[in-house]
Amino acid sequence: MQKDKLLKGKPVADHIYGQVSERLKILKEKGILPRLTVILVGDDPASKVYVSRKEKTCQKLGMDSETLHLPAATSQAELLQLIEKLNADRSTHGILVQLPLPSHIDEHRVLLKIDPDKDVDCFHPRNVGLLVSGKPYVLPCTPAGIVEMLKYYQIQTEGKHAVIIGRSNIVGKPMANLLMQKASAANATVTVVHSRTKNLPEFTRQADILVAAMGRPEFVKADMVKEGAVVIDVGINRKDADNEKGYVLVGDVAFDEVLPKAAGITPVPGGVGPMTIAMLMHNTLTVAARQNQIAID
Ligand SMILES: NC(=O)C1=CN([C@@H]2O[C@H](COP(=O)(O)OP(=O)(O)OC[C@H]3O[C@@H](n4cnc5c(N)ncnc54)[C@H](OP(=O)(O)O)[C@@H]3O)[C@@H](O)[C@H]2O)C=CC1
Ligand SMILES: Nc1nc(=O)c2c([nH]1)NC[C@@H]1CN(c3ccc(C(=O)N[C@@H](CCC(=O)O)C(=O)O)cc3)C=[N+]21
Repeated sequence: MQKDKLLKGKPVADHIYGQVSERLKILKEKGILPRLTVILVGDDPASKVYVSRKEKTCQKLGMDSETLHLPAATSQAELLQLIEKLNADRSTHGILVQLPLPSHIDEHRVLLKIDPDKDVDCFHPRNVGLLVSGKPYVLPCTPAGIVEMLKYYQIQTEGKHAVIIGRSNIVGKPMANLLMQKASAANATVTVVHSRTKNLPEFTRQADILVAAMGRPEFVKADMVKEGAVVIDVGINRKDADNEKGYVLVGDVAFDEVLPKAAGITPVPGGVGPMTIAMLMHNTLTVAARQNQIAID
């Protein structure tokens, strides 16, 4: 019984990859090989794992990918110059600069530099603006992946109270936007809480859908969750462990104690993470098609 509560990412990601393959076929027939260029600055071990997953997935699907691994000491000017070069290169359709960047680089300046037509993350202010206006160019990967999971598992959002813990540009804010929108037909009532929220559990206990995106290992305990809530755990935290890797991954939710109360819960790993990658592939095809005036949807 408890197993049915598990909202796994893989079947949903596979469903998306089915669509991705169809769309890729159309592009290839027109002579377009979609290409994603990922820029990684420095040696953050978690970032390396994500970047290699993106590259492997492109290869598996038959898309072109390139990872540019730059030393941590790369200057902001060098990075901006590289982005300018990629913007002008017609053979690369999607550009992703892996975050976080080293502290000497101004993230906002870098994201502004990426050609918004090649912005597969939906991080460029033009695309954030379009999203907020209800006319998105592409959807932000992690929040869009979560919406796909809710649809796949037939979890109603309309009129439901969604509470999001976290207000980052990468997860919390765009998640709030998607869930409140008419355009995506989510139509939820949304509350966003963060580190300055007073009496946070009073809010989280009202959630029909609780999205935890704070980066605090196992922060959300059973007494912060309403009986029958759907819990989406975005957090990915490394916890020291006595295994070959030296760590295990845990989410922002205390999974074992929240599971009995929840109507559904995403695991970590194997929940939201795989969806982020799937939506990134989807977005890469979207931008490649648009840049070549080809209809694939
Ligand atoms: N599965 C996936 O595909 C992805 C997973 N992640 C993971 O999701 C988590 C969040 O990522 P991201 O949004 O980038 O993180 P950020 O650190 O950018 O943002 C965290 C947010 O959580 C809030 N917060 C932190 N501590 C608390 C607290 N004790 N109580 C209430 N709010 C708190 C912060 O508040 P304030 O604004 O006040 O500082 C902030 O808004 C991380 O674990 C990350 O690894 C991220 C992206 C994709
Ligand atoms: N420009 C940019 N775009 C991003 O989309 C972006 C980023 N920067 N910086 C970091 C976050 C984080 N993120 C994840 C992607 C995949 C998994 C993923 O595949 N997770 C696996 C486990 C991975 C592992 O073993 O470590 C899982 O949850 O099952 C996780 C997290 C994308 N991000």
